[in-house]
Amino acid sequence: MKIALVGYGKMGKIIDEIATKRGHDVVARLKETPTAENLNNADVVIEFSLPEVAFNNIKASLENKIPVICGTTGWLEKKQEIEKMALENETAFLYGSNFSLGVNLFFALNEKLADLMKNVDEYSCQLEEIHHIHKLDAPSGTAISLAEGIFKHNPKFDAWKLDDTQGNQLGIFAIREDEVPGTHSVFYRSEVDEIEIKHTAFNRSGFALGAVVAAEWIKDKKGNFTMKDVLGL
Ligand SMILES: NC(=O)C1=CN([C@@H]2O[C@H](COP(=O)(O)OP(=O)(O)OC[C@H]3O[C@@H](n4cnc5c(N)ncnc54)[C@H](OP(=O)(O)O)[C@@H]3O)[C@@H](O)[C@H]2O)C=CC1
Ligand SMILES: O=C(O)C1=N[C@H](C(=O)O)C[C@H](O)C1
Repeated sequence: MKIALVGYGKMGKIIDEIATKRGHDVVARLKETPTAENLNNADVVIEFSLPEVAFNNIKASLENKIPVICGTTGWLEKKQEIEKMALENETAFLYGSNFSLGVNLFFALNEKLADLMKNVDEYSCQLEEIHHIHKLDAPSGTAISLAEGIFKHNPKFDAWKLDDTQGNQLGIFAIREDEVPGTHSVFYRSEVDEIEIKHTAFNRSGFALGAVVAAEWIKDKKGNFTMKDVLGL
């Protein structure tokens, strides 16, 4: 399969290695807006760039009728517009806040625990994410997905708030530390104890492999998808 990498930083470079090992042909490595020319007849775009450029990159790729796997976080207020474009251009779009198999299992575990805790008033809930100091957005896309998983099951919350839990707003504490690839925890605290579930990424390989697996899966599909569709979770 011919893959165009849009964004060629920490993630783009690891995806390049993994895609090549899996027998794919990386036909573009872009640090600029995609065009019909520089996409070089790619079958699929994998987009890991910056929050402020992701929307334009995805739009340009979809307008060229190329399916897009997007891992860039911090631009989601315009996701619905993109989903409409994927349908209008009869191609496909998949956004994942986190492509690793472990985190996608963790999302499912988080929802099960949220359902179990929804009527237990003794416990307060909060989230924590720890990432490297270069990360531009806070909270992380993964922490926002975890919060949304909790909203689905626990009617006490319907919004998130950075660094503080207040009323119906679930607190997400965002910590920036050294070169941490990505650590996410969900806490339920009572006066006498604490329940914690935690996912720790040791490096970026899990994210990159998941993105390539998603690209393999989406190649001839049309519509809007998530990693749940890819992994059958
Ligand atoms: N969903 C997931 O599983 C994961 C998501 N992420 C997210 O992916 C994104 C990228 O992360 P990461 O690779 O670590 O970030 P980096 O900062 O390392 O890479 C971003 C790249 O985008 C390039 N860039 C700048 N402008 C454009 C443009 N207009 N079009 C295309 N590319 C451009 C930058 O170029 P230059 O070097 O010249 O600045 C750089 O190479 C972030 O939003 C991060 O949160 C990260 C890991 C996992
Ligand atoms: O910026 C990162 O590095 C990461 N970003 C994603 C996020 O915002 O959740 C995924 C992963 O945690 C690494």
